[in-house]
Amino acid sequence: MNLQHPSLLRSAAYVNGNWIPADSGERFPVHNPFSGVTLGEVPDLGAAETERAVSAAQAAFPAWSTRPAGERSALLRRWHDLLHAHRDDLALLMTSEQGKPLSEARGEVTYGASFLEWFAEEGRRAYGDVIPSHRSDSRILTIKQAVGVVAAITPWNFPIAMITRKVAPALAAGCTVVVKPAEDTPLCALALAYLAAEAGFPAGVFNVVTTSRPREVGQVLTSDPRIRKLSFTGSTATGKALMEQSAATLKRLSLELGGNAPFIVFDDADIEGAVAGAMVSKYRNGGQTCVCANRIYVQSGIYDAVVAALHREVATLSVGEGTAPGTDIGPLINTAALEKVEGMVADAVEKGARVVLGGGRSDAAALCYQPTLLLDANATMDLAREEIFGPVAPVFRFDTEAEVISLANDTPYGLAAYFYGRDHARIWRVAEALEYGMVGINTGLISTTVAPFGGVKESGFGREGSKYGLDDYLTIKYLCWGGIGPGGG
Ligand SMILES: NC(=O)c1ccc[n+]([C@@H]2O[C@H](COP(=O)([O-])OP(=O)(O)OC[C@H]3O[C@@H](n4cnc5c(N)ncnc54)[C@H](O)[C@@H]3O)[C@@H](O)[C@H]2O)c1
Ligand SMILES: O=C[C@H](O)CS(=O)(=O)O
Repeated sequence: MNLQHPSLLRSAAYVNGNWIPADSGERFPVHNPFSGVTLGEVPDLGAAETERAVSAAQAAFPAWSTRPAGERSALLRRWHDLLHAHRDDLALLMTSEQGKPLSEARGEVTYGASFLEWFAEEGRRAYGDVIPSHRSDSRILTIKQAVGVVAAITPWNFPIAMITRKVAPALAAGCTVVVKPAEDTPLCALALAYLAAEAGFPAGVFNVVTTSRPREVGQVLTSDPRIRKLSFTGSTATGKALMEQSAATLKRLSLELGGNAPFIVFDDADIEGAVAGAMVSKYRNGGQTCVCANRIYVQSGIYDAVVAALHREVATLSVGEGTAPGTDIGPLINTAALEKVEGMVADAVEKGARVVLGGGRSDAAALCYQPTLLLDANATMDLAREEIFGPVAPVFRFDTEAEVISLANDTPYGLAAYFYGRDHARIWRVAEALEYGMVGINTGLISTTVAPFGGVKESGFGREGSKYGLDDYLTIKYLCWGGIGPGGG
């Protein structure tokens, strides 16, 4: 990996402002999912090191939480600037360890940095209240204070943005943080730590614990009473387990979990726009995003035209290494992910789906899957109930608005949904009827730092980004100030 600044490629974990090995000396490799090449090794930390990271965050908390918000803001802004200054290197690191096309990786660095900038500003506006008192001799106020030490556990699919989307509001609020990144993508997390140190964050404020044993480290992060909040992004199954583990110490939780996004195209939709929206929603990051179109519902009246247009677009997608010019679809993250996608396509075909494009492994590399278009999909198929998390677009035909709302909501998940149509009355009806945390209307791309990102039902709770994101890291303290008698002589 030819970095302009090789110091961004770290081989140690970051705890209390120090680059540390595992106590055992153990390390685990990080692989390029396209080539299989080993990019480097990072320490395989366990419970003892994690407890020390929590201790460091706890020790740093008093000074950090009482530091003026403007000073915290300045450091976040400096960190933001450093991400931009090193965008090409960070993107190359990301593409190398996660596989996404370089253009998408650059976009993610910018997206991830935007949370640092956004919360540098939001953190200066953690306002309290002065409330008209219920008694003449008392005064009532509220103040907002940092929740405490935060643990963040993050996924591999957006290895920078999923960290900054948590760490930015946490630090802005005055919290200190211990991050456990995914074992597939620790290098981006460690590069973030390197730039945080460069920005001047004090020791212990931001810590990164790398491990190949997430259960062991997670057990500490969910049971240590010094940790007052857990912010998790990942699968719903893991989120449920972490929620159970956190109950004993009653931690505050933010859970950004799995999705199963319906993408609905009504008869009056702009077909070209709808197909463009479906393509960006479905195939971004090779279909490995939590808000990907997972079920594409097309109304009968324009079914043939939409399918023909989708076919034309999917056929143009190029599979290859993320660093290669023109690559649209990179590798899946690992063998388990590839086999899951294969199994879901096989299940769909067995239950009546028709493969009109793709439908198998790509010969580009061992972990690559062909951009796939399936027709005649139906609700009995696994892909109608679970995230595909791969470059596979199943198309379902529907006739009425009531039918498609029922189908779209028939899932335990509720993260993102999308629909295309032009009838204003129907837009309101459908937007309100869809049981999702986020709804894209005539767009397939909704993720931005200025809007509240999060789900309902088994996609989790809490909101990241927007004016709401800071509240997840604050507590509201009520002050009742009595004994204020009438004025003196
Ligand atoms: N809602 C969102 O914002 C969002 C964003 C990205 C990804 N996701 C979801 O994440 C999933 C894909 O990511 P993934 O495969 O990394 O998910 P995952 O749940 O397997 O892993 C996510 C993180 O949790 C850790 N982890 C796994 N099991 C653990 C345990 N028992 N204890 C402690 N930590 C544990 C992993 O090491 C990783 O760091 C998909 O379901 C996707 O929808 C959701
Ligand atoms: O996987 C879903 C993440 O939240 C990525 S994004 O916010 O949709 O870009």
